[in-house]
Amino acid sequence: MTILDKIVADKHTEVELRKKLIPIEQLEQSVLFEKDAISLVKSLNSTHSGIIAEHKRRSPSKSVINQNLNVFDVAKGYEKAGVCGMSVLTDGKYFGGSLDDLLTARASCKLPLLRKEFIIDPYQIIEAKAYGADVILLIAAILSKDELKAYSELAQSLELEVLLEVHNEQELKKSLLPTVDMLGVNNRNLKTFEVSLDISKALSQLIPDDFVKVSESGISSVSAIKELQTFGYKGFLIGENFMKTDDAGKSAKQFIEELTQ
Ligand SMILES: O=C(O)c1ccccc1NCC(=O)[C@H](O)[C@H](O)COP(=O)(O)O
Repeated sequence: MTILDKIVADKHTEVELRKKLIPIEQLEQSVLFEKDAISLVKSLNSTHSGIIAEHKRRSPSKSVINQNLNVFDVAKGYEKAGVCGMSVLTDGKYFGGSLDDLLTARASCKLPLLRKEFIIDPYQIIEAKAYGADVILLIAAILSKDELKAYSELAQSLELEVLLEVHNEQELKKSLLPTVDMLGVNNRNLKTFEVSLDISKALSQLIPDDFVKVSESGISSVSAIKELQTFGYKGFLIGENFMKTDDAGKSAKQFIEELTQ
């Protein structure tokens, strides 16, 4: 059993419990259902940094990254730094995140917010909306083509943008759907944790121009971004590189200054 299999198995148990605790009808009462959507696609298309900065306390590959930062301050810092959007990990067991983190980030900034989660049930998409997300992540490695289609359609009906994550050509083939806004290439193999930016470079030519291209994971230098830009990438999802410092916002600011000078 890979780590991804374990995460997905645990997620099924967790979601069944959540459904009993907070029924969908109750989620739909959230005032955040009325909030205007903030578009990550527009932000990536109109600004230079392209950075989607992540709040990530720990991970299966790195164990503890940073447990000391406060998500309210991190979100404010990222906004001040000029990032295009913020990714908030909401998985508790493997990443130390929560839906409360998403809510806190929402209260702290006006950035487009991505709910970074292992979505395996439509319930979690409604949850994302209720807790203030603007974008959801769908992972091709854990969903069938029919699920990708149905989940991205549901997201669109809720005015949530969809970032669909792939890691190889086979996953990409089933992901080219009209209801998908952004295609993310994860440089990390979620089964082995091996990281290589060559994955983004190799898959870039297979992604049609109608999708905003996002490169995810293992990015830690401005030179890597400049190279990925030549392959058509507009978005760059960065977690550990900022979160491992004492001040994630300051670290993002210095990074963006170097990128845009
Ligand atoms: O980060 C992990 O170890 C991981 C393991 C298994 C499934 C997902 C995982 N990470 C989720 C992500 O996609 C990253 O948090 C994100 O792309 C940022 O990556 P990084 O900049 O390398 O922290």
